[in-house]
Amino acid sequence: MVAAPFSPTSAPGKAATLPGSTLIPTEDEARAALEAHRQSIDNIDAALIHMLAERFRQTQAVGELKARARMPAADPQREARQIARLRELAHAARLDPDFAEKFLAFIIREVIRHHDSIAGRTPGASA
Ligand SMILES: C=C(O[C@@H]1C=C(C(=O)O)C=C[C@H]1O)C(=O)O
Repeated sequence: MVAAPFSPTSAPGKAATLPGSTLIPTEDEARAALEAHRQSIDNIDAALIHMLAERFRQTQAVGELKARARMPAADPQREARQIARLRELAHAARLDPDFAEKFLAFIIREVIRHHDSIAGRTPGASA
């Protein structure tokens, strides 16, 4: 059986399965397992922050370049290619592709807001 893609937005109340074991853990076992998961989650969150900081450093430089070259903040064709690529990567990684697309759109919206601000434009105003 193939597991369904992990969806961080799946509805609450859905049947939960314990990966690896169907045995009910003792309270101590549950606490130890929870702590181990949380240590890993904290490491992943730290990596995400470092990766986002690095991405925004690059997009800041792109924004400055675009402002000097009088280029528009947004590049919808580039975004369409990124969405297609990330959806494929998400599918292969068994992450919900809709979530991956929404996450990328959220980041790009913020980047474009920065680019508009660097160029002295009001977000939403035509270039
Ligand atoms: C960073 C750029 O500017 C914008 C932001 C993008 C992004 O954050 O990935 C992608 C395309 C553009 O809409 C770019 O053109 O590469």
